[in-house]
Amino acid sequence: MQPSGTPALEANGISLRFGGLTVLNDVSLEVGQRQIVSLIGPNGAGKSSLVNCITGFYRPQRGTVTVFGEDVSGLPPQKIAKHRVARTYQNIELFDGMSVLENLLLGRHMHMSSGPISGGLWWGKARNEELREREVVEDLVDFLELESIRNAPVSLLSYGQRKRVDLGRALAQDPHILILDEPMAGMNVEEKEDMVRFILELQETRAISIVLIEHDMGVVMDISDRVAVLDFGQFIAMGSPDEVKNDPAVIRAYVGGAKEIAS
Ligand SMILES: Nc1ncnc2c1ncn2[C@@H]1O[C@H](COP(=O)(O)OP(=O)(O)OP(=O)(O)O)[C@@H](O)[C@H]1O
Repeated sequence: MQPSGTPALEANGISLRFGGLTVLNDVSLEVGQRQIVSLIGPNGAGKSSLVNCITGFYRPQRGTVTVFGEDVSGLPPQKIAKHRVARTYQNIELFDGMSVLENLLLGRHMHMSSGPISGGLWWGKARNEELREREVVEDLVDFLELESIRNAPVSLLSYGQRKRVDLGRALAQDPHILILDEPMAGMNVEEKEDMVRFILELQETRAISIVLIEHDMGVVMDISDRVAVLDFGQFIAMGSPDEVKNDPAVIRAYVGGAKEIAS
């Protein structure tokens, strides 16, 4: 049960250094329930690092992270995932030799109390659990329209298809908060349109709160409730897509990086 009114996710005062390099400097981010909050900024601004701090992959020197009001600061990634926070990765993290279905089942296994080994035994509690997990995964196959490639080895799929399976792997964890690190990178227009449709459906029908790192400004400005702009490890703007698009500091950061903000 998600406590109403509490933000889905709060990062407060996060500072991260690697040796002499300050990657994040006193960064705070709030994601309301069922919001899509996009994290944008030039290459190297610190977007993935912030996500790594939120999900426990990096340990910031300062700052706290709460998930639906619960302090998860300093917990390792598996423990944060148990708070129903799932993510996709910039470099897709799938098991290449396995089929789409097997990859989704593996993503699901972290929820099985009997664990993957006993889950493989076809009797008793483990068997019932396995059957239930398969139903959840079948639902994901339908939702993400993976039917025609369900048994295909992931290694044979196109890049766009692999991105979609990676989203499925994250969704198999039944998240309340989903963090998407460049889910549309390398996709063609049609694949991007599908991905946008899935993201909006996740927000609307599955009540998932979403953090989106994405370089396609057209998509970001179209689907975000709020946009947060990082530059050199600090937020330089935060607000509605319209507010951010017209912010002089944002325009400067992007023009400086030889990029344009789509209207
Ligand atoms: N593990 C690490 N060790 C040392 N430096 C790191 C590490 N992770 C990130 N950095 C540095 O932190 C800075 C921010 O990197 P980060 O990947 O977070 O940026 P980004 O905004 O996600 O960039 P991009 O859009 O290119 O993915 C970079 O200078 C990067 O080299």
